[in-house]
Amino acid sequence: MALAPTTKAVAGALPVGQNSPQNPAHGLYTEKLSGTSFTAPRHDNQQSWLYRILPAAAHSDFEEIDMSTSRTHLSSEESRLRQIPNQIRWDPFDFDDTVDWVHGLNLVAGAGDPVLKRGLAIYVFAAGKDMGKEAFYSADGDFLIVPQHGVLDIQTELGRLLVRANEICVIPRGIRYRVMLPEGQVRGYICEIFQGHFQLPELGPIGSNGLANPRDFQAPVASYDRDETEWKVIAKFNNELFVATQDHTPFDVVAWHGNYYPFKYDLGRFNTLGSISYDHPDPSIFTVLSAPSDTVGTALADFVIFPPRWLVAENTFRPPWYHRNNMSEFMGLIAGDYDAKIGGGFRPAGASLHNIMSAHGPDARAHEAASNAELAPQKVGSGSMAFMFESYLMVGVSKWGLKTCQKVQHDYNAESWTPLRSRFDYDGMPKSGADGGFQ
Ligand SMILES: O=C(O)Cc1cc(O)ccc1O
Ligand SMILES: [Fe+2]
Repeated sequence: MALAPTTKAVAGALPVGQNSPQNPAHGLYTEKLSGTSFTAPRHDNQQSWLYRILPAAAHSDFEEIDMSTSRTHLSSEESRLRQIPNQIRWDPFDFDDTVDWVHGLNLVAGAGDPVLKRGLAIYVFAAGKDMGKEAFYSADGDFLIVPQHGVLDIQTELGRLLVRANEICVIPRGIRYRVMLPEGQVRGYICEIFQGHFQLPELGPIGSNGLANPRDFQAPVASYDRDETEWKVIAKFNNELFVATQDHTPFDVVAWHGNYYPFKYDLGRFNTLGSISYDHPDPSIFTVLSAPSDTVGTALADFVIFPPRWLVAENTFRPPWYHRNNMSEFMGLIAGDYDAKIGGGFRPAGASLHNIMSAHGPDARAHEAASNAELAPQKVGSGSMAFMFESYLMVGVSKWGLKTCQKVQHDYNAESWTPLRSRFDYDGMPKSGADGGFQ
């Protein structure tokens, strides 16, 4: 995000005209949090300056948490990835009231390696317990969190964010936070990127406004606690979990400024654009945030939404076309229906994966309906919100995602596309034919 907030919970806590005075006001410590290399180009450079009661370094050594007893399927056998070309769809994932945020992360798909800062991971989360006196951070990447159900009260080092279904938030690499569940059980999806950061897509000929507008992103304001009791810090470090203790709260930042911070966005604020003449446009016009790869115009991860919208295109098959994509497409549904799938199998809290070059498109029923629809202006998706994590990487599916979760629909293709019948009008045509143009 381009914004660079300045925020202080106490007057005078932010130094004026410099970042690191010899003795910061009120006896605070100065700490710099870098989101990019020191030498990243100016327009990419992300960092924040924190003024806190004690530096983040003041903790015991980290000890590895034994993952075999953990339900966090990150690096266990459950997280082994398999790349397969089948179209995959999942029934709604279960709630789990027995775990907190950290233990409710289930790796479902991914590619790459946090060690090399390459790739991404897709999780579904389900939790029903508040985190205790502990803060979690991922050294592996940035979390884009998409709640499908419930309310996340997220206390971060830089302040609090209340995030509900139909809102999203991004917690960048390294930022420590704790998730409380004021309304009980929560469920949703996460895309973690091991390289770079999410940013707003370029608007090109769209002009200076549209899609997600910068003013609608919200950053936390500084807030600190006074607490000198024992706290834990849990680190996700190369997909293993480590824990350290400290004798004071990690939430002690009294003031901060910079452009590296967690933020939230209400998907209802999205300014959805579309065709007002003919044909179905590429879904890139629905991109909320994009994490670039090293190739210009090619995303490590695009976060794309399908909000309620008007379809008015004339003489057009209005749902998505049948297609095979150079990119992989992981989709989820926050609420309602998705217009390309009316067979009933794509349900809120479920998911689908159409990997690189895996053919997909409207199911047979959606094709039938759209081919015969009267093309009056039509509002689709009222009360609904589907989304897609689209990546240039071939994502693998974890063992948990393929087997253990027991949500894979084994009849997905059989219900969606194999029922399609040939509609080719053979009558009066030769049995086979070729364009004779080049003979
Ligand atoms: O496959 C999908 O349902 C996602 C999608 C939607 C769309 O409008 C165009 C292309 C696309 O991949
Ligand atoms: Fe697609």
